[in-house]
Amino acid sequence: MAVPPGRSVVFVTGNTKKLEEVIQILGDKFASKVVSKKIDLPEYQGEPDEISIQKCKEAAQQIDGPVIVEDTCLCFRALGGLPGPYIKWFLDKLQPEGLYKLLAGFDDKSAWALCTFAFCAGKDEPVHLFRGKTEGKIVEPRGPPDFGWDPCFQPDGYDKTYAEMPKAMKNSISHRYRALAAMSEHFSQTYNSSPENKKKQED
Ligand SMILES: O=P(O)(O)OP(=O)(O)OP(=O)(O)OC[C@H]1O[C@@H](n2cnc3c(O)ncnc32)[C@H](O)[C@@H]1O
Ligand SMILES: [Mg+2]
Repeated sequence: MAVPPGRSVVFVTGNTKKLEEVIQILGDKFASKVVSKKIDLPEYQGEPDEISIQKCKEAAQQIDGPVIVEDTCLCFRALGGLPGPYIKWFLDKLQPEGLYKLLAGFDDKSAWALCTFAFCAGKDEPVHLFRGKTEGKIVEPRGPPDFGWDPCFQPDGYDKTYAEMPKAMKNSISHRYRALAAMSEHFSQTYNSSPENKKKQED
């Protein structure tokens, strides 16, 4: 991933599994450009974009430098997009089995996973958002309960839940993969097209 030159960027998350996936998806590019810091940021309320902006600003305050944060929503169409950003608490109390049962009274089991990465260059700088979405449906849990709601989310076009898939398969279609692709694309365009970098590439 091409990231801003200068100070290394700090990826702030309290979630080890998220961090593992980001490293798997970005590989060496991550290790060389980004460091991570385990801080439990507040769980803000509101629309996903607004939550990511607030989360990123708080992280930039705490780190006092360039930061990346990520927020993940799981949205049930029959419930108007809820639990959405509140999925963490629903998952905590209900487990994947209870999430599945939430939709018992609805024919529409469709859902989407939304991942938003937010980047901010410093505490008084604007926040940039990069989103990735994967459509699927909520099913009776299948597969190892290693990461969050993975056992009850089956992406469209697959007969396996995220939990049943090999990691490499999840990481090639996931909400997180798509958001990271959008962020990498932005940074490579912004920083690789500067006259200084163009010159470097030509040399
Ligand atoms: O510190 P942060 O980065 O906020 O980490 P978090 O665990 O609080 O994460 P979120 O606020 O984004 O809440 C998302 C919830 O969804 C879970 N989750 C996130 N990504 C997931 C994925 O790809 N598969 C399954 N569960 C996931 C995660 O464990 C949380 O319970
Ligand atoms: Mg959180």
